Amino acid sequence: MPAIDVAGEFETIQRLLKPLAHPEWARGLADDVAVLPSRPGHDLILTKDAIIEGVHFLPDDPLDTVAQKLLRVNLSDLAAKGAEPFGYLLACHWSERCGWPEREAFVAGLRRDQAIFDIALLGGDTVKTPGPASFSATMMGWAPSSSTVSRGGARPGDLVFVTGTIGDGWLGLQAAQATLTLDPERMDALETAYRTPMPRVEFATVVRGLATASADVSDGLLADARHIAEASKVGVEIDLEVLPLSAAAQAWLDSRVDTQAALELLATGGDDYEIILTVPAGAENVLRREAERRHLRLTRIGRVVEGKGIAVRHLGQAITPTRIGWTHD
Ligand SMILES: Nc1ncnc2c1ncn2[C@@H]1O[C@H](COP(=O)(O)OP(=O)(O)O)[C@@H](O)[C@H]1O
Ligand SMILES: Cc1ncc(C[n+]2csc(CCOP(=O)(O)OP(=O)(O)O)c2C)c(N)n1
Ligand SMILES: [Mg+2]
Ligand SMILES: [Mg+2]
Ligand SMILES: [Mg+2]
Repeated sequence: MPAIDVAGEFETIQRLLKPLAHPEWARGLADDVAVLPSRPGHDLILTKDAIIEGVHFLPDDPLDTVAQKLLRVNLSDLAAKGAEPFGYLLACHWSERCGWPEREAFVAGLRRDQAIFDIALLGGDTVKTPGPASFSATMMGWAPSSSTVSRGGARPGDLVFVTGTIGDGWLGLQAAQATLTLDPERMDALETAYRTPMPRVEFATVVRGLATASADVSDGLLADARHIAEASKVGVEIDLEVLPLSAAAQAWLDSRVDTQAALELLATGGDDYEIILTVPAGAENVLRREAERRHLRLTRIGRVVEGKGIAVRHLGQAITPTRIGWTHD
């Protein structure tokens, strides 16, 4: 086949995207819809997140990792609800900079993550925009009927846990912008966390079996903890000194004079794509065992109490953070 450099709508769909499509349900990306058979005994779980150049990724980020980040932020929402992903709808709003090679790179990123997470493309939309590039995905998954955890089930006495580490995405943005300097290995680790966060897909079944409430951490640990507190009509206490940090984040923290202020920044920076969950105190041991089996770090960061909103502490002292996370104004 001759090389092609026309970055048109139909060339993009038929030459680049069609090879990624689900073999039956996507109808070859040549029909008006995708058609999915229902799955008896399961609920269909859907989520949608968009990512925008200049807001969620940097204008010079490679498009393969932009595609991966798009899928991963969506996979993260499904994982936090205990659902197992199978496919997605994709909207591409290409900017002027998205020529054929850039589109090929984007599709290479999609292909990579489709293989890692065992998902397929089901359909979508392809348009050109005079503005910054943006993309969105509607991610779909299955969960056994009526098993899906909400933000609203936390009860006083429950314990609060978080997977993985917190603050790497926020530090990684600064590493990518060169407004932060650490040794090269740490800079790399942080930039990777920013560009290709790892959604905790393998933890979905654990969340489903044990969590009373859960959410993924996108806006900031404190902001997402508050979402759980509000939905559950309880108070959530968080201890900043136990915040789980990567080696790179710990190195950054060690370089700061004001530890408390630095921990606040890490707990409110967002872009973590970890899972915050609450479980009854009696389930702690089982939860820890399940995390260990998956080689997944899991940290107890607080507890659920009677009351309202979040209470943040550092070394036992109550503190009032100036902000709790990211919002789109
Ligand atoms: N434009 C919209 N139309 C319908 N529902 C929306 C819209 N924007 C957000 N939502 C819903 O609001 C809730 C919170 O959204 P969001 O904060 O983006 O969640 P998350 O952090 O899980 O991605 C979700 O149920 C989401 O589906
Ligand atoms: C260039 C750039 N600036 C800032 C950020 C930080 N940031 C942007 S949006 C956001 C919150 C998460 O995105 P959102 O659209 O709120 O996702 P959702 O909560 O819906 O999953 C964060 C931490 C970033 N990722 N990239
Ligand atoms: Mg969202
Ligand atoms: Mg989200
Ligand atoms: Mg948000």
